[in-house]
Amino acid sequence: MVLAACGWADAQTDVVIALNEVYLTYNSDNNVNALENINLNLHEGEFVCLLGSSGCGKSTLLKIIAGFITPTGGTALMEGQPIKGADWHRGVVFQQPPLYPWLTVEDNIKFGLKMRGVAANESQKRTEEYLRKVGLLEFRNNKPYELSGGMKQRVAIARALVNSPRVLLMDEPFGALDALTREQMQTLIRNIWWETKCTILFITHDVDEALALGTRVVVMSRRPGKIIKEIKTDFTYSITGENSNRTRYSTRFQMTREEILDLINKQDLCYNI
Ligand SMILES: Nc1ncnc2c1ncn2[C@@H]1O[C@H](COP(=O)(O)OP(=O)(O)OP(=O)(O)O)[C@@H](O)[C@H]1O
Repeated sequence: MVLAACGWADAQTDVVIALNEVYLTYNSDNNVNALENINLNLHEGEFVCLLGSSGCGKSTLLKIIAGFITPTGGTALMEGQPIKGADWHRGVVFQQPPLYPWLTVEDNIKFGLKMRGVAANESQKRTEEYLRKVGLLEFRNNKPYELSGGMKQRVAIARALVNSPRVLLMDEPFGALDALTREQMQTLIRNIWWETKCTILFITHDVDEALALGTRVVVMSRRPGKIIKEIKTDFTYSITGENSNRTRYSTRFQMTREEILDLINKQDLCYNI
C-alpha cells in the first residue's frame, strides 16, 4: 500500500488535542511531581508514540488526555474545549483489557453503543464491522476467558473504535503479548489507523515498536516528566510486508533507534547517580 500520498498523516492538519504548559502533582503523602511543563499537540490523523523510562509520567499524560485526571497546572484541550472527564470521543486501550467477563465478545464490543443509546440496528452493523476488522467474527459468542491475550486485546481495540472516537489512547497495549502476536497486533493497528484515519497516542517501552508505528515519536525525561525530543518518522509507511526487513535494517532506522535509546539511557544514568 502506498501511503506517502495520504495527506491526512501530515502534521499540518488540525490540532485535535492540545496540552499547554501542563503540570501534574499527585497529592499523595510525598506529593509526586509527575509532569512538568508539557506542551504537546496531537494533529488530526497522527500516530504519536510516547517513549520514556519507567515512572516518567507517560500514563499520567495519557490519563489527562483521557479525562481521568485533571492537570494541576496548565490546560488540556480537545478541539479547543477543556477536557472535562472521560467521554467516548477519546477511546482508551490498556495493557490488561478490562473486559466484562459475563458478556460475550460481541456484547463487550457493543456495550458502549448501548450505553449511549445508539439504535439497535446501527449498533449491530457497527459491531459486526469491527468484529470483522479485528478478525473475531467467529468468536463473537465466546466469553473473554475463552480468548488468548491477543484476542482479548483485539476485543478491547474494537470496543474502543466502534464508537468512532476522534482519538485513540493506547497505554502499552501490546506489552503483555509474545513477540509474534505483538507483531501481528502492530500490523492490525496500523491497518485500522490507515482505514479509520483515527488520531492515535500510543505508549510503549519498545523503541522498535514506536518507530514501526508512529508518524512522530515523543521522548520524555525521567520524572518529573518533560518532553525532551520529538522526532517525525515515516517508517510506518514502508515497514509492511516484504519491505519490513529492508526498512528495519536501514541505516536511517538504526540511527534513529540509537538516537532515541541514547536519550533514554542517559536519563536512566542520571537516575542511578
Ligand atoms: N495515583 C497516584 N498517586 C501518587 N503517585 C502516582 C499516582 N499515579 C502515578 N504516580 C506516580 O507518578 C509517577 C509517574 O507515573 P506514571 O504511571 O505516569 O509513569 P509511566 O511513565 O507511565 O510509568 P511505567 O512506564 O512504569 O508504566 C510515578 O512516580 C508514579 O509513582
